[in-house]
Amino acid sequence: MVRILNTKQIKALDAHTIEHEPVKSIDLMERACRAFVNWFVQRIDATKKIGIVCGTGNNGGDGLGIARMLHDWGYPVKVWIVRGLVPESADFKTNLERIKGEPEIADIITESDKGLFTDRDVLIDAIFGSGLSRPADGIYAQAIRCMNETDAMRIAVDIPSGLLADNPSSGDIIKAHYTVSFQIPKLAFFFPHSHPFTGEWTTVDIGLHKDFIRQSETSHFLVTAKDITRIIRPRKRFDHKGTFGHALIIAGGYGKMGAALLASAAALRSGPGLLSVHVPKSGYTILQTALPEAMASIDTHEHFFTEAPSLEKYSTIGIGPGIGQEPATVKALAQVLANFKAPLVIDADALNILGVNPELMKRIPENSILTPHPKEFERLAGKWDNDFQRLEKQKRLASELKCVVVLKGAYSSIATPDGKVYFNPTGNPGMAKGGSGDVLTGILTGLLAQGYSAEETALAGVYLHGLAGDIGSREKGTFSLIATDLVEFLPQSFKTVLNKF
Ligand SMILES: NC(=O)C1=CN([C@@H]2O[C@H](COP(=O)(O)OP(=O)(O)OC[C@H]3O[C@@H](n4cnc5c(N)ncnc54)[C@H](O)[C@@H]3O)[C@@H](O)[C@H]2O)[C@@H](O)CC1
Ligand SMILES: Nc1ncnc2c1ncn2[C@@H]1O[C@H](COP(=O)(O)OP(=O)(O)O)[C@@H](O)[C@H]1O
Ligand SMILES: [K+]
Repeated sequence: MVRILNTKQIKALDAHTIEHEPVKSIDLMERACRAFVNWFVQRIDATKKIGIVCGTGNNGGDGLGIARMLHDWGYPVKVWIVRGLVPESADFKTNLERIKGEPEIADIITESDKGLFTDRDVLIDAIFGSGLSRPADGIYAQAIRCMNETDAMRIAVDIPSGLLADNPSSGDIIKAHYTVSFQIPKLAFFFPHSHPFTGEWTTVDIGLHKDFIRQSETSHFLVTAKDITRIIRPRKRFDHKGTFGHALIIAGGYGKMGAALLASAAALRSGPGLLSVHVPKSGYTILQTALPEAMASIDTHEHFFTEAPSLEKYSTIGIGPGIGQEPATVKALAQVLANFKAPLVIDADALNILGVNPELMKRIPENSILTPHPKEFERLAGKWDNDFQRLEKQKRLASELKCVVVLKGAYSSIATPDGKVYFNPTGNPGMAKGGSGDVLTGILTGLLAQGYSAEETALAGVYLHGLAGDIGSREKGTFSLIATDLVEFLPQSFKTVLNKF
């Protein structure tokens, strides 16, 4: 689990490392510069003309150190220093002295200094780092705009200048193609509206104290492969189908029987002992033909879900994909929520029904998993002004319902009833297609049936689903990947995670 710390904590972490390693502040900066340069030289050809735009705080100090190192590597480097009101930090001064005439340095001192960087192939942004406390304005905003106007590849040091790590941002912000961040990912990196500024981001290790990181209080985490390997239990010699639970999927409707098939196929590939699928009458032949391993439970209605079967024998239920929102379906969902006391997985139309029938929300069993995409989430929780507010709403919903709320998208976030949020790293835009969510519902239902907790199920299920998408898109490409492929690559996804140790 990677702990996502706020800027105050990162500052304290820097200070702790300086005091207890001990290491001089300037030497820690040198380490940060070296880590950046190490990333850089592996990707950028030494013939490219590099421009480094520095502020006068420590982020600018990094920029100067990076300039010296890239010059030593043989890159043609030019440095600009944005001279606004920020006082020169001690380490900035030291790194300025260390440059000794080469590479060439120019000061940007007035807002009329425009069109400065046009001959550069690559621009490194070291104006502001995690010290930014308000929107960039004046000469800083001007320098940011100037950088954004060029055709150069832009690479941000630690965080794009102008982007706040822990709060919504406004004003001019560097539009980086890449962000190389020091050790700790910033919360803003996980949000859709930050992406045009961070571009592709990565973290580089600069040896900040691991114990201090471990002890820092946070409710935000980034999931790693190791976490999932720890969750998934290998099956034992004498295990039998009774060990792994009986899952029920309630899904599908006339014209949307595919949703039931996708969810059910994914559930079957996720390991429950038994799977039953409740579909309208018109789905009977389709289901029995497509998925011989699944048992059919048939609704009395030809075309949609109107009546839950007897539920006692099921360990869990996954409900929602393709069920529609007919009044009889609303009643049938209410009946399921009234009669089933164990955690279930609620998705798609079941969420939409809850959105317009909020009184049903109170009936959701504790530790259930809700899997809205942003539109479904808006129907449940209302509109938001920015991504940070959306996250707060997600946390609140999880805590009020005492459920796990999975908000789907890039870096799907998983909010738990006790206030934690896990961001998932797997998945790709190839999965932005109808049916991908149905597959996730199936995986989660299959895992929950086997006795994994709601939190374990959500962490593992979301990770494995995204990983299946990543493995699948390597073979099929992001344009051609379809939801069926996610099911096809699910076995490889499980195998990858199980073979980690
Ligand atoms: N020992 C350390 O603290 C390390 C720091 N490092 C670098 O230091 C950066 C943080 O440096 P600083 O704390 O000096 O801060 P920055 O260099 O990000 O910003 C400089 C100063 O600008 C001022 N400021 C904030 N917002 C402003 C605005 N909108 N307009 C004008 N001025 C504004 C603040 O007083 C801030 O301290 C990190 O992002 C990282 O790049 C790295 O060298 C690693 C080690
Ligand atoms: N750009 C992306 N990066 C990572 N995962 C994505 C991306 N786009 C979509 N996904 C994943 O694909 C799934 C889409 O689900 P959903 O929107 O419910 O689709 P549907 O309802 O059509 O099945 C989610 O799990 C989501 O996280
Ligand atoms: K920066």
